[in-house]
Amino acid sequence: MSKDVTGKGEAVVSTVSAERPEATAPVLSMRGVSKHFGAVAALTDIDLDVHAGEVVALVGDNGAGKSTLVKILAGVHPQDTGTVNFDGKDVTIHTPVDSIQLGIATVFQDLALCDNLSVVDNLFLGRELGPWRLNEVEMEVQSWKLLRQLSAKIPSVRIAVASLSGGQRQTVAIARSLLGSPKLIILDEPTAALGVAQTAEVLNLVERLRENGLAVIMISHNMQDVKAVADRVAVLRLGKNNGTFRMKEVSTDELIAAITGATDNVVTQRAAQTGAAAAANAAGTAGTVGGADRLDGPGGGSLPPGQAPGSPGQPGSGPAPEEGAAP
Ligand SMILES: Nc1ncnc2c1ncn2[C@@H]1O[C@H](COP(=O)(O)OP(=O)(O)OP(=O)(O)O)[C@@H](O)[C@H]1O
Repeated sequence: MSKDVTGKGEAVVSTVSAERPEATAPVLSMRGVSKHFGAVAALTDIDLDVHAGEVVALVGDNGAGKSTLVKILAGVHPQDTGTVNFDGKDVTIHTPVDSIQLGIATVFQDLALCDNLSVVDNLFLGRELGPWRLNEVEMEVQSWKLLRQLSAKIPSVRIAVASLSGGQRQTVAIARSLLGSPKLIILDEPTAALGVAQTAEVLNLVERLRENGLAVIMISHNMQDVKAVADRVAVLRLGKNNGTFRMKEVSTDELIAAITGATDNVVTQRAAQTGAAAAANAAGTAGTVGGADRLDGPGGGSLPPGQAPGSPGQPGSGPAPEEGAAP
């Protein structure tokens, strides 16, 4: 059993199975979706399912097609071919308004907040309450209700958004999108450029969205964040599906291999170098390699912790583990 956030900031009981959301019909089901920009095939034949009460991480190298996929769902770009089924119906999303009316909320990286306005003004911007004049009291009450449901740590709903931390700003943007009572929320790199504590705050918030019975798509380049909150991870590579994995059943190395398209990639190469250096140290000789870069290994390295390589995949020998896909 789980709660649902309504447009009025109220909690209602829903019947989503938190243990196994995949047992229910997907909220979103994309089949064979393709998109070209001139000669560039941004997406080719993409399938994606997302269920209520499930967090699906969408990962892939730069240019893999993640933003294009999200923009199709957000009504920014029309797909060329393929079908989108939402909440049991085949739908065509022509515009951002179509997307919002269907129940899809997208929080883009820029957050689209007005820095000079207060939290409550940002939350209700464009949908202010009160038929004749603003019902400030009711808007404030509903803002607190909503933020409390998300366990958000916002000091006051009357302070300007400019004075909030990055994590708090992300929280306000997500809370605002919930006022439309969406069924699916898409978060575009919600932890990018956040510090450790703020990242933890936002990841807690993502878990709260899942508890509230929402379907969540989270784009991320950070494997630690993905491992921390995702139930499944869908990998895109060069605009194509390159595996869907249950988080519990996939290692970071397998994910990196699916993202880069090679088991012999820059991450594994550095891990091997680090191992050689450690062995040399153990043998009493001075190693020349500075630190470990294994994403799931000990020590630090030149990549930020848990960060997937942002560069295009290395040419490699092994096949991507598409067969291991477990939708
Ligand atoms: N409006 C556009 N016009 C032309 N080409 C585009 C457009 N948008 C995206 N592309 C191309 O489509 C491909 C997929 O881009 P997309 O931005 O979806 O990738 P991404 O996975 O989101 O990358 P990143 O992680 O860098 O944001 C790229 O080759 C990109 O250059």
